[in-house]
Amino acid sequence: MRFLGDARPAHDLTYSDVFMVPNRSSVGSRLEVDLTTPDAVGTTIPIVVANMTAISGRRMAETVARRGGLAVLPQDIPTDVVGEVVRWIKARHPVYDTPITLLPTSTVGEALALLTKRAHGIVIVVEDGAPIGVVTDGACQDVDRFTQLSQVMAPDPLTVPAGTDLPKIFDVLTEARVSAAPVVEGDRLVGVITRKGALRSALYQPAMNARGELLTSAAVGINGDVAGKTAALLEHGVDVLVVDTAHGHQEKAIEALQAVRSVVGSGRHEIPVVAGNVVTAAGTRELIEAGADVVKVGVGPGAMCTTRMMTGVGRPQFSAVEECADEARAFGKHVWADGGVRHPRDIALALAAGAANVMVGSWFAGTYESAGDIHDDGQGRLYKESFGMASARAVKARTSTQSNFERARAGLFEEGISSSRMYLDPVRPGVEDLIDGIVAGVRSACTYAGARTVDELHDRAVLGVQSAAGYEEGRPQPTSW
Ligand SMILES: NC(=O)C1=CN([C@@H]2O[C@H](COP(=O)(O)OP(=O)(O)OC[C@H]3O[C@@H](n4cnc5c(N)ncnc54)[C@H](OP(=O)(O)O)[C@@H]3O)[C@@H](O)[C@H]2O)C=CC1
Ligand SMILES: Nc1nc2c(ncn2[C@@H]2O[C@H](COP(=O)(O)O)[C@@H](O)[C@H]2O)c(=O)[nH]1
Ligand SMILES: [K+]
Repeated sequence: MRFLGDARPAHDLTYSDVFMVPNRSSVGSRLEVDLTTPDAVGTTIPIVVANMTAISGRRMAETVARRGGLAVLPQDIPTDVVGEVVRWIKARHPVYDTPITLLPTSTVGEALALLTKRAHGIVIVVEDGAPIGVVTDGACQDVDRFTQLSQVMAPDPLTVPAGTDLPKIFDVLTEARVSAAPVVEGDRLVGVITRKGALRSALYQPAMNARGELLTSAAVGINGDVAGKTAALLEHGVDVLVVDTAHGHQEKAIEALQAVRSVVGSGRHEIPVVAGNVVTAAGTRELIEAGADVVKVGVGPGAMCTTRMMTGVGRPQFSAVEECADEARAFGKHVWADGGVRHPRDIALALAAGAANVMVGSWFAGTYESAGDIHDDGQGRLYKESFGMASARAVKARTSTQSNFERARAGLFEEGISSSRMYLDPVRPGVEDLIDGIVAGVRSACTYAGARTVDELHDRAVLGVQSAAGYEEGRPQPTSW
């Protein structure tokens, strides 16, 4: 990338400070763009869900991997539970969504509690493994919550045989005027597919490992038995390891990374090791020398993060990514841009700065698939509670084996928000809706830049620096002035 007129500003920049100008382009369609990430972790779109307890769990991981991204399971989840979740994700179908199933004798109350766990909007009523009915939210309104599903289900639902061609599924569902249908092998239920799901599966490639399983990742902290935890995660089949701490450029973090590398194997890069967080070339270099395949960049940009206000430490994210990516690429390695992403443009700009992948946390908190429970704000708006991983709330959970005194003391060093409301967008309530917007934006940015790949976007991008008024001009105007 270069700056317009080669006028590199003297001060550091973040995403809102910069814009990209169009280049002469030979890329005739946004569908010609391949967003497979150059970091070789196996992602086919540049989206990694941040390892945050309120956000990244099994449903998020399954859904995002099916569309080509990756979710990192947080370090606070007990290792045996991570193992169980990883096995569950790997047993998911790479095309069909996991159905919500209940019995004919289950209640409307149970169905309503489960419907918001997933975006596809139906509960499938099963008997002996076969779908015998479908229940929607509409069918559950104005009936007693104890009503049995056999009373409200639409019986003998339209089913789709597994393996049916995706455009055919789209047409069949459209003609039947249903948005989702059970997928069957013989009469056995194997999944659920929506019209949008059929479209998406034709557009996205799932992120998978060499065994054809959906890709998984888990974080390791820098305290405790790092080598033992790493060995256990590998045993459980985790595909990508993330060494996670606030200050990655500290000796303890480097030692932890070395321990992880020695367990994984010095020449073994098919299990990528990601480590962070840093914001300087020196930090990037030391983590690469200690065994990182990918360095995670970002101190303080996160939406739940109070580090910059507490300490004055951090660095505007665009410049941090640019400097660290330059350094990593000099070693044939890559960086992930971590935190502060609020619009598709931020992801396009992170890639232009040289990131191979972009981590998203809080933006995905307000979706059906995030790990938190859903709440109604009393005015009909749905939200989820999110919190930072260095908040007193997260620290309390992470230190549960320590004494009350130690836990209380650790809580005094919080650098994150313990409670925030992340509203679901009624028009885009599922994480796949957000991914659609991101991928559309980034593919389009590539065609403006004349790039067919993520690396070409970085090579060809020409950036300028804008005023706050320049940024404001770019925002849409939903009502009149
Ligand atoms: N990207 C970012 O800007 C940030 C991200 N986070 C996220 O929060 C989670 C918790 O991270 P973390 O706080 O590292 O917790 P951890 O408890 O996992 O580990 C931090 C270790 O490093 C030591 N340490 C030394 N200096 C610092 C420092 N300035 N900040 C934090 N720890 C320090 C701590 O010791 P002691 O406690 O005795 O000082 C502790 O042993 C992670 O998921 C991390 O990614 C947290 C802050 C910033
Ligand atoms: N300083 C803190 N940083 C945090 C905390 N929890 C998470 N994080 C970082 O934010 C990103 C995600 O950023 P977002 O803007 O997409 O939400 C995450 O990967 C961490 O690096 C925290 O409590 N304090
Ligand atoms: K922040």
